[in-house]
Amino acid sequence: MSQRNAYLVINAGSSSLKFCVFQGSDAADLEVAFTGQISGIGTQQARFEAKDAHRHPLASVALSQSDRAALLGYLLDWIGGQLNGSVLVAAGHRVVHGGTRFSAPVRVTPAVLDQLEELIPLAPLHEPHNIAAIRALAESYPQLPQVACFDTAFHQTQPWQSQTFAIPRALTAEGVRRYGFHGLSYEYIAHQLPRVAPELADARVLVCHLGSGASLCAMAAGRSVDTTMGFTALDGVPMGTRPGSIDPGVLIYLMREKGLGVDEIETLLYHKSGMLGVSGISNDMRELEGSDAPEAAEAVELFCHGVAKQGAALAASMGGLDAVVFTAGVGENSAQVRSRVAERLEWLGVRLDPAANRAKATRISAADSRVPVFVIPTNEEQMIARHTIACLSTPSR
Ligand SMILES: Nc1ncnc2c1ncn2[C@@H]1O[C@H](COP(=O)(O)OP(=O)(O)O)[C@@H](O)[C@H]1O
Ligand SMILES: CC(=O)OP(=O)(O)O
Ligand SMILES: [Mg+2]
Repeated sequence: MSQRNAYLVINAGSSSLKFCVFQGSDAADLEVAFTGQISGIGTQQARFEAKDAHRHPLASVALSQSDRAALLGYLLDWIGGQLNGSVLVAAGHRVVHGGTRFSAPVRVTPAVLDQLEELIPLAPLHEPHNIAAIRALAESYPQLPQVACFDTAFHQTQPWQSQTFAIPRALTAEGVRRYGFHGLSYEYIAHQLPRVAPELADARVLVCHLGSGASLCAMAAGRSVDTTMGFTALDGVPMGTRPGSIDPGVLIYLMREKGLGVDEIETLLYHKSGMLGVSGISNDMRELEGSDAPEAAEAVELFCHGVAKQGAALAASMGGLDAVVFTAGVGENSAQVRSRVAERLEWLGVRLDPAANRAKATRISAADSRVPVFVIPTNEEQMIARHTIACLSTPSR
């Protein structure tokens, strides 16, 4: 009997650690073996949940550890115990920032890890956790090949106008430019959309990745033309705890007039703003939608306003709009957000079918909508698994 190879994918976020184990012999026959996440990291309510390939629960436990290293250790031990005779042959990681150096997936070496460490200031909410997961795995499995897959890579195809800030050229040359994120998610959508709607393979598509972190991508013929996030994952639309675009003058004001230091500004922008800051209640869209507080309603309103406004700007970047795709936690699950964004884009030819939208159909636009609208669940983990196998089978990488 031939040995079953297993590939571990880790998507380490700011407050969660998602993972998926795939089995198969190559990218074409990969199957999910089991999947899960630790959520609530950094709170007293960390929780571990895992499901098998049929989405039957394998584990659901509250964890007493709150320390990230301990949680990672727990996760790796649990995964090791579930492999059932299949052999872990590689691991792939989502790494949020690739900077100017990494424009494609790369096999992790000690030198690569050092270069990733240098990118921490550009993604303080994500990069340290991505690196910690790679290091922890290297300790448990010293011989295991690991591949870093970058959220920034998909946006390499953008024209220079989309990548450049209007600042002195010398700074741009140093790498102070727009990179864009959620690229693994957009790449997955670029693969899926032509399966759902083959006639849209060359279309100008606005993809709305609306999760805890949220961004939009202008995608023409499956390639990124523009996106709302920039140098860091702070720019663009309002998010769970991040403000999205903010007049930089506000930051000068806060530093000069209110005496805020760099660390306080960083905490304000990454952890205290967005839906949480506006509502004062939560960063979680489910909680905001379930709340009667006017502040919660205002937070959702600001979110939908920001998505529609910046979505329209991205239509200009593409020279028109042929389709819209909603994806990620909010985009896949909130009919209210989809409908409120679509209403504001009606002048661009977008009209939803309310029943299809409520039912979370794949195609949610009205029959007479000039612009078709889709809900396509994203799958960053599958993209990472495919990249990992491809990267390891390419000798030069
Ligand atoms: N049924 C739902 N209705 C509204 N929002 C939802 C629903 N399910 C999940 N979400 C929201 O999705 C967001 C998390 O999205 P996700 O893509 O998992 O984010 P991330 O990967 O950045 O942690 C949360 O704000 C959560 O409230
Ligand atoms: C880049 C980014 O914001 O990622 P996430 O949505 O996982 O926070
Ligand atoms: Mg995410």
